[in-house]
Amino acid sequence: MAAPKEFLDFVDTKADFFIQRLSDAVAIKSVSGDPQYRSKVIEMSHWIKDQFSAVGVETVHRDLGKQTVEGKELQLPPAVLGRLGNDPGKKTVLVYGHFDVQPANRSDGWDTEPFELTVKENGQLIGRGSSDDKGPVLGWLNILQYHHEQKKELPVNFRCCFEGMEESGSEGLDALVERESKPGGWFEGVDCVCISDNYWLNTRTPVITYGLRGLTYFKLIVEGPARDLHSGVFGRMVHEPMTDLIALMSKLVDVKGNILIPDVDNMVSIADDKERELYERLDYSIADVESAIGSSTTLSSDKVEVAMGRMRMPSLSLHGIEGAFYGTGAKTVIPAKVIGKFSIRLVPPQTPDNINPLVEKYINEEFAKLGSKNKCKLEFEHGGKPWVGDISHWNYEAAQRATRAVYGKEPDMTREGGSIPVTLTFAESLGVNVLLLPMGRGDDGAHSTNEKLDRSNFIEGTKLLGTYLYEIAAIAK
Ligand SMILES: C[C@H](N)C(=O)N[C@@H](Cc1c[nH]cn1)C(=O)O
Ligand SMILES: [Zn+2]
Ligand SMILES: [Zn+2]
Repeated sequence: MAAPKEFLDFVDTKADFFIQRLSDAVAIKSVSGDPQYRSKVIEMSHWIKDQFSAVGVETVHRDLGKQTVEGKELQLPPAVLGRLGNDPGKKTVLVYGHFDVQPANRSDGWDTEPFELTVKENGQLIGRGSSDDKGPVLGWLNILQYHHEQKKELPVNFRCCFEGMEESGSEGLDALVERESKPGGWFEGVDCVCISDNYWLNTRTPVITYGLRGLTYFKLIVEGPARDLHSGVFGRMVHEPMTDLIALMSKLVDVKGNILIPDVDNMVSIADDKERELYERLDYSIADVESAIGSSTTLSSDKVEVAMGRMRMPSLSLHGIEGAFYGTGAKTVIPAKVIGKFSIRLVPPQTPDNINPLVEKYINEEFAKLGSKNKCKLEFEHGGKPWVGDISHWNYEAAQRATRAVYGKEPDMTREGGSIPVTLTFAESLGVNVLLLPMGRGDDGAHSTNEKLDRSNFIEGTKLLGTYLYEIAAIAK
């Protein structure tokens, strides 16, 4: 069953209204990783709840409890659950998304204010969260608005789960999903799950995603002196925390991307020719990567190696050092305490449970080799398991049909390099098929400066998600 023409026309007609609503969403600084913005994430959860209620969805807030940050208790933003329709003759589709965003400051290198949606003449909608993940969440809202205003029945029973902590480890969400998946819970009767929270490989070809990497995120704390020191007075007299930390961090990964922690890389099987062929067939080139990153610095010139690096291999990235001098000028300080941040993206069979002990053992051994009198501590920050879905399911068939109908193209089937920790929990707790149907392009710059969503991806992406619901209904008949 194709989506009705009136729905597709409605989306085109309302495009400017939808963009204004995205602008309102972007303006709420819902940065989950920074305690000073917690009230904004909570405000965003109210905004989302109100918006979905206004288009006829029964919504509730679910309290996720508190988290402890640097010894202080902090309220977690409530999850927003919604439902519309309970027709036993229809499939029940659960959609998940998140309304929190990564941090963003103009001084990071943004050309415009990150929390003011800038609409460029070339159609780019620039602002933090435009692509990850406020745009896609609002895509679902746009679809519901059509059905509500035009008094049309949805082709499926709709359930939604939106959270405000995805960018910070989805605290509290696994337990909620497990509870709500039980008989009598909000997700009872769900037949499949759809998540729109990742990206195409390039700027041309839509994708359907059947895998996500997991994640394990660490803080490596090295401290010594009771206070910051003058390097002219104490240099070459004391063990310097930053020197120790740099020595340790330099032993985690080499410049070719190989993970140096024993047994981490070799836990993963080597791809055979048949599997390499899958990556060969993708509409993906080194030029696509270069244009997305704005440089010619890929680890290999072999497209298959580069694609597998993102999709089926683990990676270790060094993110930053808290406590280090980083400002302008030339401060001659010896920082007393520094915290290195790094994470590992995981692929099956890796999980935080089997990887974290390897990391801990290695760090302890390497620190002992330094012979430093400083103190060193490794803290696990947050993590999630990898996930791979079953592409032979009707859920994928519906998404493929919808992609052909809206974009006139065969989608690429991809595994995503990023992580959405709750995905595996949905798959396991509900025992249903899960897929990812992204809206944004590979050059959207999620987590980066000048994040954008193209107007055409927002509008055609709304049509895609709506058409997908109609295709599910058609398959179910
Ligand atoms: C793929 C998704 N849009 C995303 O960006 N997920 C984040 C999740 C995360 C975990 N820690 C911090 N953020 C990601 O993959 O980094
Ligand atoms: Zn993200
Ligand atoms: Zn996201």
